[in-house]
Amino acid sequence: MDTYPITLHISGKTAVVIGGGSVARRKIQRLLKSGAVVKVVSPDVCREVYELHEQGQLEWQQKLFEPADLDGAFIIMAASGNSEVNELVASAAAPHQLVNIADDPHAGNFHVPASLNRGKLSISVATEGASPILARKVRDEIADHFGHEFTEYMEFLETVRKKTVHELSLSSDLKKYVLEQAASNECRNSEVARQSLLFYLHLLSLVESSAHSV
Ligand SMILES: C[C@@]1(CC(=O)O)C2=NC(=C\c3[nH]c(c(CCC(=O)O)c3CC(=O)O)Cc3[nH]c(c(CC(=O)O)c3CCC(=O)O)/C=C3\N/C(=C\2)[C@@H](CCC(=O)O)[C@]3(C)CC(=O)O)/[C@H]1CCC(=O)O
Ligand SMILES: NC(=O)c1ccc[n+]([C@@H]2O[C@H](COP(=O)([O-])OP(=O)(O)OC[C@H]3O[C@@H](n4cnc5c(N)ncnc54)[C@H](O)[C@@H]3O)[C@@H](O)[C@H]2O)c1
Repeated sequence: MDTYPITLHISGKTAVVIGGGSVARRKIQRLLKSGAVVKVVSPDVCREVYELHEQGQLEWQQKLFEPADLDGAFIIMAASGNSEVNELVASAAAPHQLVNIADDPHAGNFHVPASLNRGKLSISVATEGASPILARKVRDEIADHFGHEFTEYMEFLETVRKKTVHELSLSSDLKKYVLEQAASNECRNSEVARQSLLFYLHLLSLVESSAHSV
């Protein structure tokens, strides 16, 4: 059966990570970048995780895992390096909790793709555990085509969408035209084309406000 890809909003949600080695570190860094409230349960942690704890960026419970550690967790990641402990985590999680088991893609209810962000553009590559290395390689190949200039371009796209969909009352044809123009190669590659489209939107808003004032 196919998996179902989603993008989670986890800012402010509690994430419990079991283990403090290099795999846990990678998961923790990404969870923090997404604004999660991270709790680490592990008798020892690597230097980077210890530093995050010292900086107050996460809570570290220096102990072995117990099922009660999962209370209140929205998302759970088991990277204990011990398959029995990871299995215990998988079975202790409630059905509504998101649980990832680092040594078995099918034991939890999700696995983590190789990903990259360019501002609001997010690209994820997954292989269902068939080859995490291939996932990373494909992600890196895609990254070559989507450089850091996309970060700014995504801001432009968001501005255009906000004005077109939420601020102006355009016909659906005109809406579609503007949104397609914004996503065209021309706007992708040329600042002049972007400024022209924004100016066009500005003119449309002037026309709308003068129509309202009549
Ligand atoms: C994409 C990435 C995201 C991330 O972890 O953030 C990720 N693995 C990455 C790297 C990586 N993983 C491994 C190596 C060492 C080389 C090797 O052995 O192959 C490296 C390379 C490295 O570490 O540099 C080995 C490995 N991985 C898993 C097992 C267990 C098993 O399959 O049984 C073993 C064997 C362990 C062993 O035997 O030692 C399992 C999983 N790894 C997954 C994701 C999930 C499936 C993703 C998918 O296929 O879609 C899944 C199922 C669970 C999960 O969700 O974590 C991340 C890219 C990093 C990046 O972004 O640069
Ligand atoms: N998903 C991936 O990307 C990926 C990549 C490589 C390896 N792995 C798998 O991930 C696991 C972790 O790898 P690692 O290199 O970080 O291992 P590691 O041995 O460096 O770290 C394991 C951590 O878990 C802690 N721990 C051990 N028993 C515990 C318990 N009962 N309760 C709480 N914490 C406990 C240890 O103190 C340590 O901090 C391994 O099972 C490995 O097969 C996954």
